Amino acid sequence: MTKVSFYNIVLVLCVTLVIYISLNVYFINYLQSTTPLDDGVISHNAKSGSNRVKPAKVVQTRDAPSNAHIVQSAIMRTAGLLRPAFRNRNPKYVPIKHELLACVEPKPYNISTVWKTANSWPKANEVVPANERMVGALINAIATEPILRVRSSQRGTQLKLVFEFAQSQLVLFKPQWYKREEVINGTVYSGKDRHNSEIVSFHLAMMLNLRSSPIVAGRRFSLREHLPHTDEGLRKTMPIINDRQCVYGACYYCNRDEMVCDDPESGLLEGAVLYTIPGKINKLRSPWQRTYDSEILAPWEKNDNYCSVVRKKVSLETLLDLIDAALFDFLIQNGDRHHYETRDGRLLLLDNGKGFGNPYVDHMDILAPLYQCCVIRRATWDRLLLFSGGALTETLRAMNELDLLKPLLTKEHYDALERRLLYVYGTVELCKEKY
Ligand SMILES: Nc1ncnc2c1ncn2[C@@H]1O[C@H](COP(=O)(O)OP(=O)(O)OP(=O)(O)O)[C@@H](O)[C@H]1O
Ligand SMILES: [Mn+2]
Repeated sequence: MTKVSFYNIVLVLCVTLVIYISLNVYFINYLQSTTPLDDGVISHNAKSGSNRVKPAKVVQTRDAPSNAHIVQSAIMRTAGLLRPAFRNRNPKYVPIKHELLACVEPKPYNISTVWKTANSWPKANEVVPANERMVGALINAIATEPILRVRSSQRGTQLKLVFEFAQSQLVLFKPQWYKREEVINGTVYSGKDRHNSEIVSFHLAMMLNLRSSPIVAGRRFSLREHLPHTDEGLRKTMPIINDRQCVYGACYYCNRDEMVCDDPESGLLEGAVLYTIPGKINKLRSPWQRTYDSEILAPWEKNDNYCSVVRKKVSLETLLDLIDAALFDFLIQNGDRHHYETRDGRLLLLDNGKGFGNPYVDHMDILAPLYQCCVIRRATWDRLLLFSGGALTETLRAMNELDLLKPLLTKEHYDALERRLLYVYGTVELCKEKY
């Protein structure tokens, strides 16, 4: 090699390095130029009215030895400045909406085949095949089929009942604890399961083509009438209080001071019926698990490069599954996915009861897997883009209206979903800028 060409190569390398460093400095400055207002309550002053993300209380990461709060502010700022493509309706959602409605619309079923058919659907983590119209038949079956036996579930920590239907089919029943308009304050994981969250989550997951949530339908049933079919263990936990039949069940958190009771007018107890996903399910600790202690930070809250730690431990497929789950959890605001469960190595969206607790708050750190890793499945991203500009609310509401327990959500929760969708768009746009 001649001396001249050697110096040329060194020169090119130096120039590349200087450009690389400048871009990084620019990006860090850009992130730091976004500042939260009023104690973490962010209002977005975008240029035009239609470009505004309606203010909500935003809970940002606690003071931590990481840049999380800076990144979260940048996400909110980007969400306030998104291009019209993210704010207008994409007409392509219309046929998808019609197909989804055709799938979940309750339909007649044949009791001698309905469970067998549904149990043949799951493939890895896909509980339902795409465009499977018979889902509506299964929904109708779990919402109306006579309940032959009732007992308390030993699984998980909260009160759940197990119903047995004809042909020995078992399903889980998560009872109603809260009224639709009740707002849960406190930490991101506060409160008990919301039965409506389980139903809405199933619909939302179907919309995002994440067909890995159990099939869920709303139902009301009479505790009193089913007493003769209730097992002894459960019956011991069923006092009558002020003429109402109540139940507190037998589980880790079950106790006499916290029970659900039938409605004094109808005499019925409301809840969500979850169809049992057949096959072996594995439970694993989530890499983004919280410490459930305000004094102690989890590893992911301390390290901006946490994704590289996770990347060494899980496959890319699992990481992408976890990111799908994170943006799904962010939309519903479930901050309690302490474990993730898999079927044939792929993630299931099980336990979605901690969503829709507070429509006025957005816990930004639920998005940590997305903004720390800056990767997302193409299919998920395309699907999210389909539901821009209010199509998410329109489609989800239409699906929710097909459920027996309609309305499932207040308007405030739909508004919150739209706002959070913009934050998800904002995160991905920011990632695109970054890389
Ligand atoms: N539809 C379903 N099909 C199959 N298994 C299920 C289904 N729903 C729940 N399970 C199993 O039961 C367990 C408990 O359910 P779930 O997590 O909803 O209860 P939980 O009381 O909220 O538990 P935790 O307190 O651990 O969060 C789950 O971990 C899962 O293994
Ligand atoms: Mn739970």
